[in-house]
Amino acid sequence: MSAAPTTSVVPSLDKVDFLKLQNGSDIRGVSVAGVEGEPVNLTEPVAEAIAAAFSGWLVEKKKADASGHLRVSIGHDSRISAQVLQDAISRGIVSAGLDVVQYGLASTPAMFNSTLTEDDAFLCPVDGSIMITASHLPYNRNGFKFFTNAGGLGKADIKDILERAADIYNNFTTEILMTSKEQAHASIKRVDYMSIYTSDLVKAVRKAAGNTEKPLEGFHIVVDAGNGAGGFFAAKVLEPLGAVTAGSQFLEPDGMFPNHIPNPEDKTAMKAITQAVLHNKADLGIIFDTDVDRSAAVDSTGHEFNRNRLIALMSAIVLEEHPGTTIVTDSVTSDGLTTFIEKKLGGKHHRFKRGYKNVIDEAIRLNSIGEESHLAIETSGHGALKENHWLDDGAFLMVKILNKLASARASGVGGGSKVLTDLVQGLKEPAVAVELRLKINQNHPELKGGSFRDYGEAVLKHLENSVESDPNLQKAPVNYEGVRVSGFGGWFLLRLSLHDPVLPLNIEAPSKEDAVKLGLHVLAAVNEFPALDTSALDKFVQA
Ligand SMILES: O=P(O)(O)OC[C@H]1O[C@H](O)[C@H](O)[C@@H](O)[C@@H]1O
Repeated sequence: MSAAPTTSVVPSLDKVDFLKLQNGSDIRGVSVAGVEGEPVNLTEPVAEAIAAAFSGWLVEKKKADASGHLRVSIGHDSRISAQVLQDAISRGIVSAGLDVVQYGLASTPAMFNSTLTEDDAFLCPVDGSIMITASHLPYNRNGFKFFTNAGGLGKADIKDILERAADIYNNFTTEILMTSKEQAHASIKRVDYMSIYTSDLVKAVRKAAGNTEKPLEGFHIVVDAGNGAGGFFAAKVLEPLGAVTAGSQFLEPDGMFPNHIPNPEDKTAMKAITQAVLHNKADLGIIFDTDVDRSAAVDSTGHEFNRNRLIALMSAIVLEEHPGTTIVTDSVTSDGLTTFIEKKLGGKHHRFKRGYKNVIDEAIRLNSIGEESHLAIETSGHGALKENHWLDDGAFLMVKILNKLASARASGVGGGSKVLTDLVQGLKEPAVAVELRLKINQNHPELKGGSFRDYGEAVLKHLENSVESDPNLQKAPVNYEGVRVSGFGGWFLLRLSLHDPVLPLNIEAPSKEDAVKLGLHVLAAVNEFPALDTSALDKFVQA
């Protein structure tokens, strides 16, 4: 396998469809050759053009104080194309007249933080920041996330930047690219920013534990970084706080991800951290995705704090601090979670749409119209707190959990992670919970030249109508995405994927039999749509 990033002496300037690189509020592409059917589209010149475009966008945004040089920080996760892309985007920024500060291996949330930190010695705050990451995607992909002190850039900004990048790229010549290579070195600085970021996390836990130096002394906590960027959490956060981290695994960055996909939504990944906890008889296990904006945990008995259980735990912690507050979540959360938040914790559950940016923006919107919300969190493990500038930071979520452990210890409560497990007591969990992803064949003649989105919407409309005539089923009274229906003691939600030509179907029910009844209803309704691949659902109802 030729798993090597493409570095070219004479850069190739093939035609590129820049808008295809947009993935919601991120940029994602293929940066490593060697996988069949996946040609490289995130080349060095493409990256350079995108960085130059971001720089132009930033200068416009900050025009009020653009008298001096604007500064942009760059960090990356463990991907094998990180260095090549870091150099390319540095050139793009320098050629636009801005300064570059490289952080090396970093987490996505740390990059946002660098726009807020006040510290001249570390050249902070920066005016803009770029993280090079493709989250949990395979090794041949990479991408960018952009930040200013107002937060992560949204969809419209990314589209704007890609349009500008296409223009810049079209004007590139080999000479321009060679000159930018020669000029870049002079204005690039390097800073160990992760040392500030991690010491802030350490300070937060110490403060919450009443300014104790080692509030986690006596706790054994194992970390699984999946060979992504999160390995720092063991040595730079947990150990200074006094925890033992022996048995932590896959802390070394390795962009081929040889052990498991760094993704708390991945079953193999969760099994790996669970086994590490049990094998080491640890009090707690912590797992991060590649760029550390998502996380999950495991208690000492091997029970996961993931998906609805992680949301329940975080809600319990946040609602102790802010009684009655609204918890904003994504659309695939369970009915049991709503009951738990509203009846047991006395909060309000606002089940919104899928997508971390959607839930965060919704929480900010609610606050702006006078509805107090302190937590926006997805089942994917993205979670953002108002107290942390609405930044989705997997490490900060874990800090909130550690605070709970430490403060319980400080007030004399023992029992390791039991204090956490007790907080989610009463959360009703379904016997069956599945997500089936039904693909829309975009080349099918049934689409009649229309988009997969239009086709997906038509499927949803048809399903919605079919529910109205079925006495066993009730449409959810409030719903922001897709078709959510209760029946047979459970529920289902069929919706359009945020990015893919896919209709994800979530079903939760008290038994397999009830889940199949819900599945059969969906199947009967969607069977009339030949461009929809229902094989996953067929298999589920037959098994
Ligand atoms: O709509 P889906 O295909 O299930 O994907 C939705 C997910 O996409 C990305 O992974 C985002 O980071 C998540 O915030 C979002 O929930």
